Amino acid sequence: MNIHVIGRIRPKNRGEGLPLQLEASNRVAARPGGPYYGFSELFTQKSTTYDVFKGSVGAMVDLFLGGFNVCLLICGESGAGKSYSLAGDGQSKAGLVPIMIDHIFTRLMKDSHGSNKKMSLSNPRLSMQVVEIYNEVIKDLMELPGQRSASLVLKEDAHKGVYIERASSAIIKDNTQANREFRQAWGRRTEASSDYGPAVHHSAVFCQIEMEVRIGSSPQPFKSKFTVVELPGLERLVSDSEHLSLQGGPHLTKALVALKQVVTALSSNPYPDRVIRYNESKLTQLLQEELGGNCHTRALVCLKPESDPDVTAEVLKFSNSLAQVKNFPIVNDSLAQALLTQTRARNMDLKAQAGVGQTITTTIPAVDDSESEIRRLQTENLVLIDQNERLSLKVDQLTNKFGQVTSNKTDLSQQLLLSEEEKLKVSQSLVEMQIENNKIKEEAEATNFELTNKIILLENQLVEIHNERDRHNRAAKGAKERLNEMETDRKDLADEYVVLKTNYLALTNEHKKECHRNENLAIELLNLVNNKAALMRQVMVLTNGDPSMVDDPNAEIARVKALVNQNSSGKIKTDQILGTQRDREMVEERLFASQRKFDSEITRLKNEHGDDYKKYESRMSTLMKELADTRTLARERQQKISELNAKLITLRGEKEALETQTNRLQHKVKDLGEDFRARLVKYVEDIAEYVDKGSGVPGHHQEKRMRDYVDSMLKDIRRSHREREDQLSHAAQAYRKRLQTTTHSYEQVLIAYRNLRQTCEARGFDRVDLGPGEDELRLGDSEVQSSHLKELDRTKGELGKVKNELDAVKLRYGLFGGDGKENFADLTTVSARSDLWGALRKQLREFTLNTQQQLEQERARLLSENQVLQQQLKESQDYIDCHLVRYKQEILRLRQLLGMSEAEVAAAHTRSRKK
Ligand SMILES: Nc1ncnc2c1ncn2[C@@H]1O[C@H](COP(=O)(O)OP(=O)(O)OP(=O)(O)O)[C@@H](O)[C@H]1O
Repeated sequence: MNIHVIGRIRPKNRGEGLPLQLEASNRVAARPGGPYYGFSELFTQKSTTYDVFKGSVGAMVDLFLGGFNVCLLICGESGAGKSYSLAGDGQSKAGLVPIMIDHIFTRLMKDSHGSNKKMSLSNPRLSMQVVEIYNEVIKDLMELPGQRSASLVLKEDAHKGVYIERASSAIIKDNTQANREFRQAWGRRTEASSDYGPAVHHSAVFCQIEMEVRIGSSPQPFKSKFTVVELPGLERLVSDSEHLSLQGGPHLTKALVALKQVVTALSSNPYPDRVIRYNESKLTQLLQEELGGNCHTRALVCLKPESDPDVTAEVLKFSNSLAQVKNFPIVNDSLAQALLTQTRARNMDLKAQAGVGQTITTTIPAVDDSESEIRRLQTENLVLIDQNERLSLKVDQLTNKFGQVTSNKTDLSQQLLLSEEEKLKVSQSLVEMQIENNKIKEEAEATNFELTNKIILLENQLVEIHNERDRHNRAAKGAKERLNEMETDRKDLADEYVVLKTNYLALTNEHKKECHRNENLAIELLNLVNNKAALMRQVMVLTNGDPSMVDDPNAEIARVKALVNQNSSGKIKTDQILGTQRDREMVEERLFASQRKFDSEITRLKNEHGDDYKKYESRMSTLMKELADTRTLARERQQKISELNAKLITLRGEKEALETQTNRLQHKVKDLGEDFRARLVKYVEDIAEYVDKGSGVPGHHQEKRMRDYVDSMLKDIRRSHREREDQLSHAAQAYRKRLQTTTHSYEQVLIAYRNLRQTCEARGFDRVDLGPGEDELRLGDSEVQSSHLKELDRTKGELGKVKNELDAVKLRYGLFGGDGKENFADLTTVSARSDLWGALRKQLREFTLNTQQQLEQERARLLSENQVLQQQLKESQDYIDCHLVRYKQEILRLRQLLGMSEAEVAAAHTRSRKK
């Protein structure tokens, strides 16, 4: 690994010389046009020491704590700021060493308490050593001046390598102590001046912090060193080596010259098998590990912003050489330390065998001037030369071996270094990852906790949902069963509904018919009761409102109205038909008012027109005569009616006689049938007897005669039977026709009788006996009548009764007069009332007539249908009888063909007849 070279340009002072030539990519030249030399990093005037530490030196602290040897070489010409960068400027501006010390202890504190146990630093042990090398004299800056008389010497040890014997080493426990120690040591630098300038320009300060620490769980401690060296001013490098060695004596510039040689040798040979002569000066001997050895070295080259270009060029050249020096740093764990110790031990042994190494000792052997000694020495020298040659051979062999070991070691160290760097990076990233991991773990645990709670909550909800679902399932099952039952019920109900609907439709039709009929009858009834009420009111008027004579017409109307409303469900507007009580009262009021008005008018007229009285009287007599004629006519008509009644009665008698005759004929037919059957049986028995007994003349001829006889006999019977049936049939038909004709005549007579009665009534023959009522003459029907029809009949009956009462009242009050002449004073009143009664009667008659005609027509239609049906029945009967006979004959023929004897045939025939 090459040495990293960092450049730092201090702020400018006045009148220093030519300015530095800067270029991009951290390239600097002493003169315009170059040559340019590059730095891995370049800090300009504005950069502070802390910037330098942070940007470049800080990483070295990590390597040091990781077990690497690290070294910071601070070089440059005098006055370029080396001391400033290393130690700072008094109290205000800290140098790199104090900053570094603070960071080391901060990191130690942090890592010892860190969570990453694998990389934790435990039991750190630090010590610090500060020495100055001036004029090849090592001065211990940790000691107070005057304490030590002799200068320090360098020693080499297999464990320590090259070290300063008896140099003070302060154990440092914290950064405060370390900084204090460092400041005190720094203050003990040699400040003397000589002809060649201040001592600080030629001296080198060597500050080293050693550390033993356990990293992670390693059993042996790691050992590492942090070395900061301020090199002498490089401005002397402008002179060549010989000229330099002449300046200020042999030792003043020895360190600088040796340093340049070592750096030049190292930069020209990067291979691990190189052999470099470090023992030319104490500084280079001390820097064996730092330059080309086991150390992670960086160089901070301090530059003046303006300086002598030659000096600057030499400084840049030196820094460029440094940048080409290759080191082989390894982690100084116990194994590496052991390996190094072993290598050093062998090396020392070889050196001892080769007789080299005297330069390390501080003492120089004394030379005697005696000649004997010279000869002895020459002899020894020859021996030594011989030994030297042999040893040289051995050294060559060992050198080769050492080269191999070194190369192996270098490779191993390089790999170890790389792996350690990677390990550190990995550890660092691991730490960061661990931190992140911890954060993630915490978040995950928090999330996990929340999720667990949520899961528990959801599980509880799930259990509740399951329970709910089971409950719903059970409810659904129950509902399903209920639904099935309801479906069955529904089907049953649907069937029942269909049946009921059918029945309902049939009943609705019936009901409609009945309602229609009911409505008609109700209307008739209302009309009748209206008429009846009017009649009753007239009766009341005539009886002067005697309640014993007649009932209250309004109550009657109300009763019938209630009945009609009850039976017609309010469909019939009774008020429209009957009129309200008020209407009736108004009509009555109007009528009777006009009647009274007429009466008064008549009286007035009578008074006024007394002369016209006679004329009216004559007219009256004429009218009375006409009345007598009319009555005569009525009598004649009544006689006619009587005749018709007699005829009707006669017809009835005829009808009854015909019925009796029919019954008689039927009995006769029955008797004849019995007779015929008896005769037939007798014939058959005779035949059978004849056949069984035989005639004494056996033979085929006799049998044939017998058969002919029987056939002829049967034919006769059948013929006579048929003739008789025809006779009976014709007689029945004739009877029916006659009956029909009679019925028609009866109906016509009945209708004519009714018309005649009504005509008589219309003409006012009230006092004439019109004979028996129509109902008395009507044939009684026993069919079931509805309540309305019954009510209609009852109303008719009551109407008749009222009529009779009215007649009775009229008779009582002499309206008809005993001799048929009414009182003249009451004539006008009577005629007016009779007109009123006539109108009422006419209405009643028309209604009755219409209804009667309808009923008569219905009756006639039914009778004609009945007749047609009877005719069809008879024809069917004839047809059946005809075919029955034919079938019987056929049966007999078939039995004969089957060979049954006549007796068997007759017996079978008899059996079948009996059945
Ligand atoms: N970065 C800087 N910022 C401000 N001042 C600086 C900076 N570097 C150096 N100086 C100043 O420049 C002067 C010389 O610096 P310094 O003494 O550190 O140089 P040097 O290289 O150590 O010289 P010498 O070898 O003589 O010690 C000092 O006064 C110092 O304060």
